[in-house]
Amino acid sequence: MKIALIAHDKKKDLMIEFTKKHRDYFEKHELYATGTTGQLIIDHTQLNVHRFKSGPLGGDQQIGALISEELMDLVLFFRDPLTAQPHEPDVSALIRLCDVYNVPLATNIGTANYLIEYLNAR
Ligand SMILES: O=C(CO)COP(=O)(O)O
Repeated sequence: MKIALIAHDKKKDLMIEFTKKHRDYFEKHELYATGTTGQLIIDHTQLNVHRFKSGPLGGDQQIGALISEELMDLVLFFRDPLTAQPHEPDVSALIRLCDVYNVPLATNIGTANYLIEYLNAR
């Protein structure tokens, strides 16, 4: 599976914890991430991650492009709903494309945990 991992700044610690917890699952899949999130995951888990640009610099749109090419199977995007993002239109566009192409999307760790537990059990 091709999996996109993205976290806003205040959710990055959660993403690190999450990828550490599910490392055994993630190492069997192809991982993609926005720039800073990807680097942190690599540093803390040594997982292989294809990094795009940082979110505010176009990374969300790069992942959106893969979704529109039907090349992404799952998106785990830990959004920060309490902080204004300068690239909010890009965030909305990415979420919208998940809905256009019916790509499973978790926007918080609660849903992401359920999804990974489900996928692990298959
Ligand atoms: O801003 C982001 C998603 O909208 C995340 O980008 P970074 O992983 O580069 O911080």
